[in-house]
Amino acid sequence: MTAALAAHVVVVRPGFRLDATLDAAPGEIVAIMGPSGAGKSTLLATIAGLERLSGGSVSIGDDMVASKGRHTRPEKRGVALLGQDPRLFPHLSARENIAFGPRARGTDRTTARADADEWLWRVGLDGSGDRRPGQLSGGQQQRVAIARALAAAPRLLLLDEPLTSLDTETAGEIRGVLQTQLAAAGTTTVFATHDAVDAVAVASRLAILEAGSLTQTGPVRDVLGAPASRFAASVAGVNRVVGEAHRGMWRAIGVRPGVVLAGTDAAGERASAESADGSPLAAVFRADAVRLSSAAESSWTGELRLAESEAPTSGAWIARVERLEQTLGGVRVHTAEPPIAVDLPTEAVALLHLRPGTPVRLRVEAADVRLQPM
Ligand SMILES: Nc1ncnc2c1ncn2[C@@H]1O[C@H](COP(=O)(O)OP(=O)(O)OP(=O)(O)O)[C@@H](O)[C@H]1O
Repeated sequence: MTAALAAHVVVVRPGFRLDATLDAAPGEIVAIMGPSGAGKSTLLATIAGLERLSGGSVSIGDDMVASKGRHTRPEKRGVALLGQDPRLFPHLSARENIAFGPRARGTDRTTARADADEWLWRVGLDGSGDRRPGQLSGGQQQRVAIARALAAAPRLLLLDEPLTSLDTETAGEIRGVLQTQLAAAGTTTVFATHDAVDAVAVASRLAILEAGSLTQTGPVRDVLGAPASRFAASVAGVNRVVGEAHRGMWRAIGVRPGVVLAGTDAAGERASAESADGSPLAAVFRADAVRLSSAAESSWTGELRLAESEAPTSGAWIARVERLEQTLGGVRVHTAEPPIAVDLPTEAVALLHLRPGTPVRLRVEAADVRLQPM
């Protein structure tokens, strides 16, 4: 079967190079995640035809739409691109906006309008068909934009973080609409998102884009279950610390005097079983598996070290809080050297008086650590 999308996108700009190969089977939903500036928008805009390739090629279905010397105009590609901005036609009603694509393809006016009303119902805007974009809220406009994109029955739908400019509650509601409609429509979709929930809920594959290159691609569960980079680990809500195995003991690399995990316990056995001495191994553990407690200011020596009272196999160390970040369930506490994220309830953060600079004692049980060959 011909892939719905087969792209090798090379875009070169001063100080930035995107070189990514991406494909999608018919009806497949592929999520793309990456840090800010990684090139997600550039990748989607180039597939859509809004940016020109520096190299590579883009095929949509059986049509080569971009390659060296060839550039099919965006409106001729059968692609819909939906970004943060709904970009509705301001002079047309919601119904006319949705009916525009089908009308342009020759659907008769009555059918296109009836279908548009059906779409308005599907996205939760039943009865708002006569309103113009200026009479709708930002979230309602984005619902219309989703309906317009899907009603046009594109060969390929590109979503470029369509929920990021909305407040959390509205984004949550529209995420539900988008998930339901994407699942029902069966449209081949590439979905750039900052939220792993989108990938888990709708995508079959997840591609991680970092600094212009795809660093990991695979089934969503595989990527989140065995993240190959620190960014992928942060998306999965886990810590990933690079280290080495020595006689069944794992040690973080580049951190003095060293975070040591595991002795003769489960993780240690896995370390020695999975790799020879000296092989690099990443220790992966969930942010909510790390225990955090107070450490006296005097225990801070200026370099990360094992807590004095701990045996060197205990997986406990002293660190300093770097920053605090609010999450849906509480607070994520970030420490440095090695960068570790710890998820805590908000009240625990208040009780422990945590703030940037506070020394803390961290501990992770070997049983909560998975050692991944690198
Ligand atoms: N029109 C442009 N001209 C020149 N450079 C650009 C342009 N748009 C983006 N860039 C640069 O290209 C790189 C990739 O940007 P891009 O917007 O594709 O990243 P992104 O992954 O979508 O980021 P974000 O998540 O912040 O939207 C960045 O270094 C950015 O500064």
